[in-house]
Amino acid sequence: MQISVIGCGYLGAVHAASMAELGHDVVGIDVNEDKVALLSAGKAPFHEPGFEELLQRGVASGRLRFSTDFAAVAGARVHFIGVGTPQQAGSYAADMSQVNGAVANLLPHLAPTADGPVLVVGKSTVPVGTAAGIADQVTAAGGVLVWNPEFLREGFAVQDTISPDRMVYGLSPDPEAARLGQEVLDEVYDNLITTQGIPRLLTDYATAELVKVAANSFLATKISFINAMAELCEATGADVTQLAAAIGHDDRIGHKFLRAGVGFGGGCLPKDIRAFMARAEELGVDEALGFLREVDSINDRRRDHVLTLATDLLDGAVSGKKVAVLGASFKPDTDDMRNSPALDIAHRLAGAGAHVAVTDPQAGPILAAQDNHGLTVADTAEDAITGADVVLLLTEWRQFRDLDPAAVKDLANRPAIIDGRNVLDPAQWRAAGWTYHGMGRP
Ligand SMILES: NC(=O)c1ccc[n+]([C@@H]2O[C@H](COP(=O)([O-])OP(=O)(O)OC[C@H]3O[C@@H](n4cnc5c(N)ncnc54)[C@H](O)[C@@H]3O)[C@@H](O)[C@H]2O)c1
Ligand SMILES: O=c1ccn([C@@H]2O[C@H](COP(=O)(O)OP(=O)(O)O[C@H]3O[C@H](CO)[C@@H](O)[C@H](O)[C@H]3O)[C@@H](O)[C@H]2O)c(=O)[nH]1
Repeated sequence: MQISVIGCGYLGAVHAASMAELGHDVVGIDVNEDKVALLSAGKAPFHEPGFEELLQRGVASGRLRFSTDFAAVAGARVHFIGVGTPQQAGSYAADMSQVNGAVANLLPHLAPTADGPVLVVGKSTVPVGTAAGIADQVTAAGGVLVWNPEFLREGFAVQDTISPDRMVYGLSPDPEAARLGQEVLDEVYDNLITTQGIPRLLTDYATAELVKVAANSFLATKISFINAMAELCEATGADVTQLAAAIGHDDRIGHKFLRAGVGFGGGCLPKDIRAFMARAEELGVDEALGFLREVDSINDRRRDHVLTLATDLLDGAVSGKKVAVLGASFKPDTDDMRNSPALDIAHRLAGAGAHVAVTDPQAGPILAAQDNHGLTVADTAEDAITGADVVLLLTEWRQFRDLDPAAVKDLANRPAIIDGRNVLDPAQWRAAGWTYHGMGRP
């Protein structure tokens, strides 16, 4: 099937390459010329395991191409919308300008084809109520809208796109449009449905939009819950890693997403819970999401906590001290630094006058090439640690987890480490002569 994907960022580029892998004929559209040039040359514009191979296979097969020219979408039976919905400056609400722009550009291409109507499929994360508004425009232009939220995780984006846990189809209130929408999208995802048997849930637009933000709110809540427990552990000398392991044995709670640390970041959880709160306020039901304000505050406090710990380890004065920050991306296996706790903490320490050396295997070179607000970017953890008065491990890359405490001890000016992700063995680091501080651990 001929498919277009509008927006070739972390979601859209992976979606486009995955659709080509499934045998479709795909064009990816983006307004960013550099990104389109890289993608067209089979080069991934961001680090995502397995993506570049998939991209190259697609481009080589002739089934995957990219363009900045919207005219290239002509002839496609299905148009996926995967543009960004970042937090608005100065507000919690989502900035919908990319989505509105993409829809406006698609409208001239929605006249029915000989095979039937053209589908617009929304994948971006949007405030509840958005799809209904877009559906009016799409229907007037002769097309059919389905809202099909995306649940991929960065670092696992390829696997999550080709083999998701579930698919959600938010369908039109018009039964015929709903039938056609489902039929055509089933054809696109035939491999996932027929071969893999992935559950597909049929629902209305509002429920589909809410499923996405509800899922991210639940995940954010789990993380802030365990981080709140870390605060209690810090006040009592208890160990949050043991607490998480013990409560996780209850199947109703589970072990996943209970890793206490410096909290959640990235281009999704932080802005999605905020946009959800902003939307609830517009709907007059802000009290229902009052708990998300707390989830957000607990998350912010984790970053403050690390700054306090670091300041204490530096005898109360940060200015002029050397700090090594291990990690700049918001989590390992990605170069994405959007709302990264590691980068935020690094910037705040530099702002307080510390000499901060940051290192990150994938985000490091990107950071070095941009205005990094006074941070030094080191090539390796060893380089960053050299001469440091305190070391902060803030993104749990394998390279940092595997550091040998004995081998790096003499590089530091003072052997003190804050393990912001609880991934090091405290006994091993202390035995090697380090002062070790975990998150919510004695
Ligand atoms: N990144 C993820 O892991 C993930 C997972 C699930 C859902 N989402 C959601 O998917 C959406 C996209 O997220 P992302 O992380 O890929 O964002 P992104 O910023 O990486 O990508 C958005 C892309 O859209 C392009 N763009 C902007 N306006 C355009 C237009 N009018 N026409 C064509 N292209 C345009 C931008 O240049 C950019 O390349 C967001 O709503 C996000 O919440 C993201
Ligand atoms: O126990 C945990 C788990 C995660 N994190 C942090 O939480 C953030 C988000 O992690 P993760 O959810 O793995 O990353 P994303 O790639 O942002 O994926 C989330 O956001 C996407 C965009 O909406 C959704 O599609 C995914 O399902 C959802 O997991 C990161 O900073 C992690 O370090 C913790 O602190 N503790």
